[in-house]
Amino acid sequence: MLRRIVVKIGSSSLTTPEGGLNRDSLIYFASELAALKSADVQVVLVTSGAVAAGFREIGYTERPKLLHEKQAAAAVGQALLMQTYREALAVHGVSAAQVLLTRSDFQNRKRMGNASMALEELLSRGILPIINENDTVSVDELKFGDNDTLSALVANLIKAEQLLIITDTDGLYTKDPRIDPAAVRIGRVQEITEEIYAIAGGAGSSVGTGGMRSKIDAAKIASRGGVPVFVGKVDLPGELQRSFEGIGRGTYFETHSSALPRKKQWLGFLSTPIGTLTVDAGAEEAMLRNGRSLLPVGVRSAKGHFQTGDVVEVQNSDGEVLGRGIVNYDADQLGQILGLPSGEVMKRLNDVHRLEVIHRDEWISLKS
Ligand SMILES: Nc1ncnc2c1ncn2[C@@H]1O[C@H](COP(=O)(O)OP(=O)(O)O)[C@@H](O)[C@H]1O
Ligand SMILES: N[C@@H](CCC(=O)OP(=O)(O)O)C(=O)O
Repeated sequence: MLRRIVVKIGSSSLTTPEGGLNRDSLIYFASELAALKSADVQVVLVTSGAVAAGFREIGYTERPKLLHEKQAAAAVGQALLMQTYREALAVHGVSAAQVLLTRSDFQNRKRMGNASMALEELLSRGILPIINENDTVSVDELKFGDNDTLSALVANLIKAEQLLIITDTDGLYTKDPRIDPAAVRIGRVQEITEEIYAIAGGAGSSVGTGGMRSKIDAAKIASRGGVPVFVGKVDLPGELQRSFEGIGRGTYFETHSSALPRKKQWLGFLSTPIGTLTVDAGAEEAMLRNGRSLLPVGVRSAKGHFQTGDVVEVQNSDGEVLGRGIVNYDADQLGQILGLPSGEVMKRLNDVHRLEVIHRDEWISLKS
């Protein structure tokens, strides 16, 4: 079977701080991507840079901040990006396709299925899909904003072997290296803990968004979906392949999970929770360690006006988020049976269609 990866390249690696494309950089990445393809690796590219590439040409002096300005800049820059990639890849005999996606495409399972089919078809025909967020139609509340999360969702969607996030820094440091020159690089991360989040700061350049924090978010989504992640710098000949092989300049995030079914991916990373349930220590143990469903006896309190079938977040009594699931009761019903053993629940409510508050098949743990 062919190997398969997703490569994400950030604005900071493709554009100049003053605005505009760094053509040499695109030419370099095109040859690196083509080399991987000729080594029988199927590659999907997630590229940023549309806003950064386009803003100067339409008269802004710096990267725009307002939504309609970003939309306009992206409309110009995206065309420029694709034109340059296609020309640079054609030199190596590689044909490229443009795929623009939004967060709502991932929230809608039918559209997600369509995107998946289109990507599979492109890959089977040897085409290099080049994905970016569809910035001109995305509204702020629903935007990915940076492409790190988008690349992780794509990596899970196509069941990639690895996600490589290429940026202007050679990995995750103990502190933002632009601020603290004494910071030390972390070569390997086995588990994304609160400490890892705490050391990751925002964007360093004037063109990038999200910084290391959004890369950690992405690494969490991908590794939860069974895809290991590399975050680092790639600018030498053959370095993309070396990074894929485990000897790159950057940080490797390991995975301990197997591929995540699409429904759980949606539940964990794309759904909008309508309420919050607080559970006791016994329920936490049963759900996280023993893979059990959540029963009314373990629920201490419930917040929010949720209905049966809505997504709720589950936390422990310290307020730590444990995961998300689809709730089988509406808020009023659940309020009547909090903490009750199952036999009591049956007596209290006459139309219990499912005893579990959250069934284990409709639950995803988000605790690392
Ligand atoms: N702990 C950290 N280690 C490494 N880089 C960090 C850290 N915290 C913040 N950063 C910043 O993250 C930046 C990369 O993110 P970003 O500017 O969004 O790049 P891109 O455009 O590639 O997505 C780096 O330039 C760096 O200044
Ligand atoms: N979709 C946007 C991505 C914006 C952005 O800056 O992303 P990134 O460089 O990945 O942090 C664009 O193409 O400009």
